[in-house]
Amino acid sequence: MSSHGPLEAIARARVVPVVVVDDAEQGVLVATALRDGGLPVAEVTFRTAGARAAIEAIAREVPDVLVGAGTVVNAAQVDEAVEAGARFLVSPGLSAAVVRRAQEVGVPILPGVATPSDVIAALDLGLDAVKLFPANVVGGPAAVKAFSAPFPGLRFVPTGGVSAANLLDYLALPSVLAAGGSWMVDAALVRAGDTAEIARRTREAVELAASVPNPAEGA
Ligand SMILES: O=C(O)C(=O)C[C@H](O)[C@H](O)COP(=O)(O)O
Repeated sequence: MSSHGPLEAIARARVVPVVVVDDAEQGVLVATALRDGGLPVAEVTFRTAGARAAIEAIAREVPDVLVGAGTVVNAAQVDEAVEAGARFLVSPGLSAAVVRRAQEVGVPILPGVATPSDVIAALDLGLDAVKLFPANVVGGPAAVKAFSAPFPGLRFVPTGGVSAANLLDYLALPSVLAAGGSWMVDAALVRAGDTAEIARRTREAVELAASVPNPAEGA
């Protein structure tokens, strides 16, 4: 059960900031701003050469932030991310090899689904939560509703095109565990080191999320 801890923390947080950073220093800066904004979660995407170092640095220097790895697309990256200290994994798509490796090492994974067939494959792998990606392209909140009908009990983390403007449309849906996105950690803000604006957008997201009931908090 302990491997489910991170997903429960994500369910409580309701928002998964998708972070693209070039190095450890940027990672620590962003993770600190997210925490200061009230959202102690960071999905660091494995898209940059510095991602691994950033995850290591966040795990070491900002330990109250739940750090995970995003854009994990092969089994070797599962190992690399977990060795670096990632406590959850996210992928844009569904690879059985990636999911199985994550299950072997006992770290929760949110693979991306975009079709009902992907969902069936995810259920076959024993998953009860998936990322819906790219959420805005596959139909937005209406797609989450449509996907939920044949798959009751499955929880979704819609990601792709989520922003402060549509966050609540997703979070209001009972099957939505959390929503993911990069809007509060926009690349230009990261490059500029604008931690005040990152924290401001983070607080705004946290306040929005708090305005709708959270199924993870019961009642
Ligand atoms: O590759 C992955 O594993 C990803 O996580 C993709 C990201 O979730 C999206 O790129 C975030 O989408 P935006 O919030 O629209 O920027």
